[in-house]
Amino acid sequence: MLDSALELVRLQENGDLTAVEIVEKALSSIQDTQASINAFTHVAAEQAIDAAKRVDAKRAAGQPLGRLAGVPVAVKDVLCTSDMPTTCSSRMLENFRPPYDATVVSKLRAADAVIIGKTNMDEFAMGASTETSAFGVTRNPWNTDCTPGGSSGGAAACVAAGSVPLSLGTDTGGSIRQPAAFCGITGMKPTYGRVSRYGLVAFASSLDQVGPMAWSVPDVALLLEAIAGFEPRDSTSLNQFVPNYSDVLQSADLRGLRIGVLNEAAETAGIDPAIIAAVNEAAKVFQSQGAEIVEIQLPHSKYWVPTYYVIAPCEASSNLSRYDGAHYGHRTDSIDLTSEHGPLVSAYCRSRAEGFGSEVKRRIMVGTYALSEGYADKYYSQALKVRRLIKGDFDAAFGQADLLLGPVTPSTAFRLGDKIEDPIQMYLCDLFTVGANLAGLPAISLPAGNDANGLPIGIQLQAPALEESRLLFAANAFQTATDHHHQRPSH
Ligand SMILES: NC(=O)C[C@H](N)C(=O)O
Repeated sequence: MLDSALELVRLQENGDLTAVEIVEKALSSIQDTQASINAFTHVAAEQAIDAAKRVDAKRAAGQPLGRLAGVPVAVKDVLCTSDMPTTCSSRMLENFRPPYDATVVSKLRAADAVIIGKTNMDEFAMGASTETSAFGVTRNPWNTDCTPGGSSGGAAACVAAGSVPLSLGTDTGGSIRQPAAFCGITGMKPTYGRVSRYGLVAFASSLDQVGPMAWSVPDVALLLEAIAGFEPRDSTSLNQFVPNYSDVLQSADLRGLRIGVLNEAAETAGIDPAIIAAVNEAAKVFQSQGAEIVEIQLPHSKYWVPTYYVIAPCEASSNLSRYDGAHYGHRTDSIDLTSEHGPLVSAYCRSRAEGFGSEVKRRIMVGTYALSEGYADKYYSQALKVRRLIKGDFDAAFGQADLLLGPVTPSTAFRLGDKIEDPIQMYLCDLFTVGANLAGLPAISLPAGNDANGLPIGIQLQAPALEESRLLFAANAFQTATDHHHQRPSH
């Protein structure tokens, strides 16, 4: 089992394992689990072995090595890779090979990580179960009848299955934190702008953010260090100092830290009582480490989901207009030359009708409607105003607390098929996660126990913008006092 990136680095430094041996183990684990879990859309076996050989050769020659030397990393298939396909799990991009690497991918390569392949996801990151992928569902390693969550379901499942210690996901409305919670791993959405979006295929540009997934906080910190930082080619990238996140993980003394517990969560109808219990348990753990627990209210939290599901589809409808079969993406074979709109419009319409799945089409239609003349003020502009109020709630809350504690999800992993026919039910999976995206804040999902069926429960910590260090410090303290992140699925 390839559990810990830091451990793999140490084993290589001590001469106990080579990078090639590690990558061979990762590839054989993927081979064993791909049929049952389907975490990957593409496995780059040859390139990975070559990259590992280069690491071993550098080490043998005494050359300096990056901090992720010889560590296999899986990358969500929404990030551009010059030597592998980038499909966004959509027929639309089935044959797309980007001419360049996303900045985060270049940074992984510069850190001597070994990119093992691309992971399955909801089509264009739209969904919460990885069931909208055009390339088959991904299954949860804890129970293969259940979803791993989404949209970064493959990225979470390949870590939970023990194939790789690290993966990169993206989070627009919870897509890192919710699958991390469902798969019993640790996943972090950094501050909007902390990690470059250059080479991330855009879904909702004001919300999208790349982030690390791993079993435990020290590995998440290590991966965040490798990918964070200013990037002039992303106009929303923040030109801010990147701290050494691993440095804050030495102490578990939380004295002086105020943790706000979000009480609305406990009052929300339909939330699994086991999840509320896990949040309360976690509050006690933090308290035992010296933190002060305060009660917090975010008065506009009931508007998070409706606001997100106006803004995200609006941005998606604009971003996805580029896939017309001419500029980008799948092109139809059956242009209607006699169409009353002419052959060009027919080519656009048919290419898009064939290339996109139904959830993507639904969002494009919703977004186009909400942006259309006569409705934009009522929906889009209104949603932007509410977004401001939501941000204001967080600002006020962070006057009273240093971090916020709450659930990640209203339920643990649900059965495949249970929600896919009911978009509203699927959208409600994002009840507790979209706030951080709307406000641009960093947030982390941590394993916090299991429900009666043995499925993992996640808790969430949220911090003010750019306070990833504070988030990781408290998250690591939690993991020094608990062993939930050491639980493994028994497959
Ligand atoms: N992309 C995300 O962060 C997932 C969210 N459930 C959505 O469908 O938009």
